[in-house]
Amino acid sequence: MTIHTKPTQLPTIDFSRFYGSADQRAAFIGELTRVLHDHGFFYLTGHGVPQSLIDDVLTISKRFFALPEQEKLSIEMVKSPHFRGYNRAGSERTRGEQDWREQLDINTEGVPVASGPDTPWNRLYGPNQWPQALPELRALLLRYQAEVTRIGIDVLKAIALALGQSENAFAEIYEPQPSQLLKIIRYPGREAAGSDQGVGAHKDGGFVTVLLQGTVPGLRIRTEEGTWIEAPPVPGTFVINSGELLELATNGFVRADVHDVVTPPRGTERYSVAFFLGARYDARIPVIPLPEDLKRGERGVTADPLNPIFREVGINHLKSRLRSHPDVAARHHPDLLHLLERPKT
Ligand SMILES: O=C(O)CCC(=O)C(=O)O
Ligand SMILES: [Fe+2]
Repeated sequence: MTIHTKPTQLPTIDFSRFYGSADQRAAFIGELTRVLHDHGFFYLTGHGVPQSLIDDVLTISKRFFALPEQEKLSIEMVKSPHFRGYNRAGSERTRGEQDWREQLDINTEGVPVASGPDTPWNRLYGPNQWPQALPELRALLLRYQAEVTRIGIDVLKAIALALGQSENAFAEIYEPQPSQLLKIIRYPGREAAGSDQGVGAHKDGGFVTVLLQGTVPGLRIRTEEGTWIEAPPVPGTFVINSGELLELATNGFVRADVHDVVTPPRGTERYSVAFFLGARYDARIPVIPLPEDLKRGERGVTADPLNPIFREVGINHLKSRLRSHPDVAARHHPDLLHLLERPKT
C-alpha cells in the first residue's frame, strides 16, 4: 500500500482542461476524483468568469456594507419569512455560537408558494429584499448568481464523471431549478468583533459551494487527520468545496471538509461572496452506486447529533436556516420549531 502524505495547501484545478483534448479531460477527471476523496476542497482556475464581474461584485459589496445602518436594517432578514435579507454581525449562529460577520442573503428571485404539512420547505421560496439606497445591487448580484450557478453545474457534471457516472447523474435532482443561496459577507476586524469566530466550524450542506474571497485571509479547512490548513485568497480563483449532499450521496467517498473563518486582525476587515448550489427542495438525495475501485474508498457517513442530515433536501435546508436564524424562526415559523428537536435516544 502506498502511503501518501497530503499537501498542507489546497490543490488547484484548471477547469479549462475539462474542455481540452480527450487526454487532458481524462487527466482532469482523475485528479478531481482524488481531490474529492481527500478534501472536497480546491481552488478553481480556468472558470471563464470575467475578472471585471468579480471586481464589480466585490466593490459593490463594500458599498453595501458601508451604507448607513438604518438602510441595511430596512431589509433585515427578520422581515422575510423566506430567509432573505441582511443580518448584523453576531446575529447568525453556527452550532449555537454567534458568528461575527454581517451579511446579505439572497436566493432565487421568486414569489411565495403555499406550504402544507408535507411541503414546509415551500416557505423558502419568495422574493429577495433589495436596498433602495443601492439600486444597482440587484442586477449585478443576479448576474453574478447566474454565472456562479453555471460554474456550479459545470463542476457538478465533472464531479459526476469523476464518480464514474454519466455527467447528468445529478440532473434529476437539480432540474429545472436548483437552489441558489448567495451571500455577500463582511467580517469586521478583531477590535469590533466579539470573538475570533468569523464563522464557526461547519460543513456546507448542498452540492458545491463557489467561494469568492477578497484580499484578506481567514478561511481554514480541517483535514481528515484533524489538522487545519489555511486557504488564503488567490487572485483569479474561486474556492470550490463539496457539501454534505455529495458526502451522503457517495456514502462518504466524497469528503465535505469542516471549515471555519477566523476573525481578521485588528484594523482589517474581510470580504467574501459565497454561493451555495443545492438540489431542488422537493428532491431526495440518492445513493450513487460507485464503481468497485471507488467503492473501496467509501467511508460511510457519520451523523452529527447536533446537525443530523436527512435525505430530504428541503427539510435539511429548512432546518439549517431555522437553526442559523432563530429570530426569523420565532417570528415567522413557530409552528416548525419542533423540526429542531433532537431525536430522543
Ligand atoms: O467567508 C468565507 O470565506 C467562507 C464562508 C463559509 O464557509 C460559509 O458561509 O459557509
Ligand atoms: Fe462554509
